[in-house]
Amino acid sequence: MKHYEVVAAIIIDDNKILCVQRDHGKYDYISLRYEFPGGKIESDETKEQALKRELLEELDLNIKVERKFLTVNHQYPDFSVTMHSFICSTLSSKFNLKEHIAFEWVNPEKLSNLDWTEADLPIVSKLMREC
Ligand SMILES: Nc1nc2c([nH]c(=O)n2[C@H]2C[C@H](O)[C@@H](COP(=O)(O)OP(=O)(O)OP(=O)(O)O)O2)c(=O)[nH]1
Repeated sequence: MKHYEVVAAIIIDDNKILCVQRDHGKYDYISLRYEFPGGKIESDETKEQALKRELLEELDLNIKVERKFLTVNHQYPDFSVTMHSFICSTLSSKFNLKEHIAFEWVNPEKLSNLDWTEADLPIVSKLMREC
């Protein structure tokens, strides 16, 4: 089974967190779910480099990686992921949705109202406890 190393950015601005919605895709169980922007780490890059590259590719957004938050291992029916999440900030709140179909800035206490990818649930719970 395929395994992916993934990075995800928890972008906090004015005590709200940027949540983005995936498009329809090959796998029903992640299609249209909310996630944190990010993606797969390429072989020649660090986690921080991967995160900055993905945010530019997906959102045209320059981010500052502040600190590690939580690493989650999750097995989906067709592949598994190790997802490293990081608290990030940004100087500009302007971005363009290039791959996702919607976004929301959400107060930490309301994060559980969104329909998240399963791998994100431990991150969402920790954010709701700590933010
Ligand atoms: N970016 C991101 N990916 C997540 C999250 N939760 C989760 O299960 N994933 C999974 C979905 C994908 O299978 C994988 C990330 O791959 P992706 O397809 O978004 O990455 P990518 O931008 O490198 O895409 P591609 O080049 O392979 O098309 O991790 C999350 O919060 N953020």
